[in-house]
Amino acid sequence: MEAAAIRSLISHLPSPTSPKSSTADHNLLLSVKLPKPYSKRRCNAPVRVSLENDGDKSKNTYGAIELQRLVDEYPYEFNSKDSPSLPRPLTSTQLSNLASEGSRLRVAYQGVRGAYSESAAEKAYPNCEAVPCEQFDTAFEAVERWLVDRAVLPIENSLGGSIHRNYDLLLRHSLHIVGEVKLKIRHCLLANRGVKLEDLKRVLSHPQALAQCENTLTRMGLVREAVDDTAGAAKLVAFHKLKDTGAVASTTAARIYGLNVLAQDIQDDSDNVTRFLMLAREPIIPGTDKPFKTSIVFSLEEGPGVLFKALAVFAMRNINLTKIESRPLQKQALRILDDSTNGFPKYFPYLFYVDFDASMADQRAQNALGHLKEFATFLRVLGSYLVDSGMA
Ligand SMILES: O=C(O)C(=O)Cc1ccccc1
Repeated sequence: MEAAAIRSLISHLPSPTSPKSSTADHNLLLSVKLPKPYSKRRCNAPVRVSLENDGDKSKNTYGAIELQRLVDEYPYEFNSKDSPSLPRPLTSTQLSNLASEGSRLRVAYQGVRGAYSESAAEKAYPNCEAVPCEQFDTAFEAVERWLVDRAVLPIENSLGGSIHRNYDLLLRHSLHIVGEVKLKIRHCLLANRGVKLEDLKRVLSHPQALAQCENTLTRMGLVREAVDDTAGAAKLVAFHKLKDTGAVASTTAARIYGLNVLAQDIQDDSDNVTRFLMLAREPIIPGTDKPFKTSIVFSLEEGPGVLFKALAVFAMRNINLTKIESRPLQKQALRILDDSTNGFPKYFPYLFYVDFDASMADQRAQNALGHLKEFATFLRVLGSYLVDSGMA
């Protein structure tokens, strides 16, 4: 999508989930790197698209055509009773059809081409148009402002555990979880051609990747430096033709940025799996025909046994919990505005994120959450989605 097209879209499309919407439209400046093939010239100057709307609609001469094209391409049903620009919630069947029909969903991810998140996007939505973003907030905002259809978010890793910052993002934004993908992560040590292992002094990568290769990198005596994403590290090493610095990234990143693979499978445990979440503006309508999982977040009054009582609502209905994560109070993350607060912020001491093995279409899940709601001080369903049981 070209800059002018993005500009015209942003000036015409509503952003119903963004509380900042109309007044902030002209102030918004997203930095979106376009997903075009890598070239040396582009490496130094990632394409930045200013999404400022200067308010002069007459300048968007093909805005209406762009909007029409977006509507034509939009794979969702439209309900004549509703506003024509509001899609119905996606069903899980529609979601799987999207993949098989090869519709070009636009999926935002944090990082540059060759990042693991890009692979996760492609695994979830084959044939999608993966859109690299500088930061997670940019990816979320791109969905909220209808520039893309989905965002992909790494949430936990089998070696490193939960990615806490990303849990906080789930709450700060109002996107819905519509899918999950588990990806086997195989890290490599990459370097420029002609550079040998003994030439290297330091290594760059995403903090999670560095942590996952901790033992190997220590054994190699390499100083670690964190950057935004694994592929970004590879790109930096390649672009600056660094001789004493390597990158921890995938073989895909090695191929894209023309680096040599000095060592393969350098993660400390061969079973290194990262779970990614797929996020959308609308929830999917869950089914009961296939294995579904539901993610919720809630808070409780303080007191003895309250967490026990909360978890018992699932146990007594024979609902299996697959994950529980607690997060401390963070004013920014926990300034929750929902219908029940009438627009006034509420603050909670702790939040509990729970994943359980049941669909919201399952009466047991409805009953469990109805029960939890009786004593929880806050409860939000983040999404019900198909379980990813395959690994790739
Ligand atoms: O940096 C990347 O490539 C990412 O997508 C984040 C990440 C880092 C390490 C393991 C899995 C995902």
